[in-house]
Amino acid sequence: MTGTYPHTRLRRTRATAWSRALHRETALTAADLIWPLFITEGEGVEQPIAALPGVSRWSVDGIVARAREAVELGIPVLALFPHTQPERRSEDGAEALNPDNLMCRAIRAVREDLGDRIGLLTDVALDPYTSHGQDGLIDEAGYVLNDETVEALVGQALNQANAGADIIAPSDMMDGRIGAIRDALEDAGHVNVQIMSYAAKYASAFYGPFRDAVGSRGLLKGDKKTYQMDPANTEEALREVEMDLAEGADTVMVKPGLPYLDIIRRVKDTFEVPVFAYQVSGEYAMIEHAVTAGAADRDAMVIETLTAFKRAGASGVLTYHAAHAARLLNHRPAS
Ligand SMILES: NCC(=O)CCC(=O)O
Ligand SMILES: [Mg+2]
Repeated sequence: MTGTYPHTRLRRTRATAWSRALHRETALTAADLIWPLFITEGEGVEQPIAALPGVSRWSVDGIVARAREAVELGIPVLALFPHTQPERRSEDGAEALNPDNLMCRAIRAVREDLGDRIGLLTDVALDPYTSHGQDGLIDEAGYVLNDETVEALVGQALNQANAGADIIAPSDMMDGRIGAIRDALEDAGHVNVQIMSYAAKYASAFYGPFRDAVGSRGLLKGDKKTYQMDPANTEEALREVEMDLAEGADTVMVKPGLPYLDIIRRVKDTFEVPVFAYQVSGEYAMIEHAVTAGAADRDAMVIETLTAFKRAGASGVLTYHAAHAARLLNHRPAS
């Protein structure tokens, strides 16, 4: 026992805003946030995404405008996801390797405008490019082939790095892809291009709105359980992280976010490396729908959930609320 009542009253330090500020263990700032953006074709285009109220797809010029906004807000990194036109999707997702695909054009445009004032994290997985919506190449039975997919992912990662990506973020969950991508980046001279591995990505029911955002919901048959992890597992998450670190991942991600805070904490305590959380589309949608229903206060929920990730050990959070949260954090009164 460190104290007994009444000499010790834990409410003493909670009595005023200044005292709560002084004793707060966890800090959340705009620099902890990664802002995901969806790219679409055209010029001057903003397409609201019905499944993600408040989130839009932007044409490349709009992505550049959002990037400027991020710099002003103090958000250090954007995560880019393309909405590939249906006619550019194929069985093998070859558009992922096209040096003029949406992703590469957006990277080059932001880089040209802002230089290295903002980081660009790019998703590596084939699902925005395949006609079947799976993250990899499939056989006749629809099984996602591991080694063949890794080869394609290496090409995709190099394509993004050549366009100017700063952080390659493989979200596909194939075995061995981190080592293969790291080797290829080294060989190509991209020695300072980082890898943030989606090391522990669960086969989750919380990804639905994202699939609408990138246009793969109607295409995907079946599920992703042969490569993404079983939500019941935690030991396996540690093995996934351990292997990716051994293969050269600079940082790791746990995904989804809030239902997996225990995994973030275990990974952080076990490996003592930077761990990032992905507050996914279904989590964002739950907050927004609760607000619309009058059941919750958006600002309070956003700050509380993001703070919880930091408390659990995350170095930062990828969240669709990034810009809103940054605005709140930059103008926050004491509480
Ligand atoms: N690679 C990104 C996803 O798989 C889904 C993210 C989300 O649901 O927000
Ligand atoms: Mg793995």
